[in-house]
Amino acid sequence: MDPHQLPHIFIIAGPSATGKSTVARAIAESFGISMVEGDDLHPQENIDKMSEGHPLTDEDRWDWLKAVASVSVERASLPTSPPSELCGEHPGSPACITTCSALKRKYRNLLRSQLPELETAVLRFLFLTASEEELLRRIEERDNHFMKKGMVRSQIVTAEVPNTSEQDENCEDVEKDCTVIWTDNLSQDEVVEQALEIVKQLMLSSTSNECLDGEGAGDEAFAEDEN
Ligand SMILES: Nc1ncnc2c1ncn2[C@@H]1O[C@H](COP(=O)(O)OP(=O)(O)O)[C@@H](O)[C@H]1O
Ligand SMILES: O=C(O)[C@H](O)[C@@H](O)[C@H](O)[C@H](O)COP(=O)(O)O
Repeated sequence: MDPHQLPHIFIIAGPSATGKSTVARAIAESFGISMVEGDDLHPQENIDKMSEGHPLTDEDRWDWLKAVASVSVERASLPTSPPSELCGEHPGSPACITTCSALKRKYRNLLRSQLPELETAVLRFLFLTASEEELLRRIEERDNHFMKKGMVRSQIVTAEVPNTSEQDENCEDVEKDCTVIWTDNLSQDEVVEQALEIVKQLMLSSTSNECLDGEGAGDEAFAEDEN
């Protein structure tokens, strides 16, 4: 199958308050593609736990990540009509934008491993990050959200910012399907602008899933270390 016709799943990842929902909404609206809000897929126990100021464990996140993957695959398979600026000469390629913190590499590996077959969809991560100070500032300004400022530290400590360095291309930990944006010194609009361009370029240039690394993502590997 022409890779341009494959469903594309873009996961907007990163710690709480880095701007995932803001960016995802803007991309979904601009390009007319579906959005999956990962927070909506947490079981109530996870929401309660975070609301009470307790970080989630690997175990808490396991089924949630699977749900995020399965809903995203489902949604990205629905026929949509992204505008030609997104598809170039390959109209009809369906896509979805998903927000999901996917803080650790093994969580991203789990998401990669959950695609039914690697040849049937293209998965890319856009990992947003910012300093602890900036996240505290944003969380304090945001109303009506279960994540309070006491959770920022654990989010920062847990986050493994993907290594995307081309110089490290042969290193085991390089995640070639990730792009990282440090958002500290960028306005919301500037981040959205960069994200729109990244998604557009990825849609236009997708060739294969050979960079996807689902290795070590099985239940056993996942369960090995807790936080
Ligand atoms: N680049 C940015 N600069 C300043 N504030 C931002 C930026 N991106 C998002 N925000 C603000 O930070 C808060 C958290 O953004 P949100 O999109 O809810 O983050 P997340 O979905 O990652 O938790 C919101 O109030 C949003 O308006
Ligand atoms: O893995 C986690 O610890 C959680 O997923 C956590 O990251 C949370 O779900 C969101 O990040 C909070 O919601 P916002 O991202 O919307 O702040």
